[in-house]
Amino acid sequence: MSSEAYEPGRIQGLTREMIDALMAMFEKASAGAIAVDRESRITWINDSYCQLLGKRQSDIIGQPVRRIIPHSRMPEVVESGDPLLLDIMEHEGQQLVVTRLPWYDGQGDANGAIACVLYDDLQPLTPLVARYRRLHQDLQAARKALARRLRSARYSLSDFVGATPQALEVKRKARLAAGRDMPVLIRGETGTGKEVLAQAIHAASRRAENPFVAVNVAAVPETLLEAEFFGVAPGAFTGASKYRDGRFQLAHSGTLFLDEVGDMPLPMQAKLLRALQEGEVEPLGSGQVQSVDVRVIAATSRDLPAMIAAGQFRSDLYYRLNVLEILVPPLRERPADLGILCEGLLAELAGGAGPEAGITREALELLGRHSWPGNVRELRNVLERALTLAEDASVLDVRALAQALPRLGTAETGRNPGVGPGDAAALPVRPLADVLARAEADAITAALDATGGNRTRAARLLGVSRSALYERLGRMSCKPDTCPGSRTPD
Ligand SMILES: Nc1ncnc2c1ncn2[C@@H]1O[C@H](COP(=O)(O)OP(=O)(O)OP(=O)(O)O)[C@@H](O)[C@H]1O
Repeated sequence: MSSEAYEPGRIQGLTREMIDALMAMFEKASAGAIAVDRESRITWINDSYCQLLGKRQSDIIGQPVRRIIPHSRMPEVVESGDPLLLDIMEHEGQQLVVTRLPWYDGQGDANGAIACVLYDDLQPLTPLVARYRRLHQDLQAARKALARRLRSARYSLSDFVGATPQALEVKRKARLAAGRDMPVLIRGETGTGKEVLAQAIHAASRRAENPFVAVNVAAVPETLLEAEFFGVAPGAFTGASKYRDGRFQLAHSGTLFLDEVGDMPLPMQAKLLRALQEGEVEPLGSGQVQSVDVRVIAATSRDLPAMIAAGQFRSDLYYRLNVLEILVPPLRERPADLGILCEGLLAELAGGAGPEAGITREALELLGRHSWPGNVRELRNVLERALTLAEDASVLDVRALAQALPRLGTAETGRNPGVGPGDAAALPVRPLADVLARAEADAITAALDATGGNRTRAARLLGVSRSALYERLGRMSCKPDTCPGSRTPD
């Protein structure tokens, strides 16, 4: 048989007898053979492959191939029209050596594909496979370790600091939520510790050993939300060459934390509701559903009932998410927690390296006069900044904190030294990148102050998208010099 006979459009070079002989050979010599149509549904499978899969032929015929063989790459072959001559495929812990060929119609279009398992026992390929297996095991172990690190909860309930009645009520509700496998909605302004609580609930729940996966809805561009949540099948869109799990699949058997759920566009809300109701998700472009067992904890800084009234949030989704509600009060409503919070945050900032700094009573009073639009996150940033400015002094005093507090929030103290226009001549020369980063941080701080910490409105005021604002906040939170709520005196 000449090699041209395989080229698309030259199918006429193959006779019916040749095809019959080829299939008979597959049937006899391989450990399994299978054929799919152009929709990648199984049209034929031989007995040995059925035995290998442990299924009956009647349960297999007509099914999408990935439903029966999850790692099959036959859909890729049908899609691309290119053969995959030799590959090792994982199936239920077994490694199979497979070959996959496209099947063309008379016009040269891929009409389906055939595949056969050349070896279901890798013995003949021992030296090569031993090396592959070792590398594969190392890779799996490294992936698992990384996934465990990325998907485990960092916080427990003791990390939510507060001793006021309001804080204790929050903890009581979180403990209640941990004991029941129900959806939870955490409401509160930005930086009040909603994610700390979500992680703590997961860590104290029966799912603690399983993944905790967080997704910030506001930070994902609208067009990517569905792929981010439900995953992507190869070929779903340009550039999607491999199967990718969504957050639902990654959180399987664990907890999915939906941060800023109020920022979810309406069409996506409908899809999320369906996933929660059915316990099933459909990766983009796959045409197949997958069962998922996920406990959802959602959080928002927005007024969802008002959004429902304005037609911006689905009431059915709200009731599904809000089986148990935890309202986290803003820091300004529990100023009595400032002392214990400063203590906890200063210990955390010391990071176990040396003794942690203290804070004077007057400095604490100064903090009590600030409005804290960024709540505990802002407090942490201010303390970190004050420590830097005080050159890691053992006690933070009024002077250190007055310098570290943002100008807008301490207007009533009148103590924070800012740089007025007349001071321009006194400004030291600094690298342009630093100056620009600080200007950006100041603009963001001002916008967050002006909107009481509402990031969506702040982004609008700044004329940037929400995801751009989140990206900048993420960058700034690593740099004390530019974190919102901090300012270096010049
Ligand atoms: N009660 C608290 N005790 C200790 N630390 C807290 C508390 N609340 C918040 N923090 C700290 O503040 C920072 C922000 O917390 P977190 O991310 O949980 O807030 P959030 O409410 O989820 O904010 P956002 O709505 O902006 O996502 C974290 O560094 C966290 O450790």
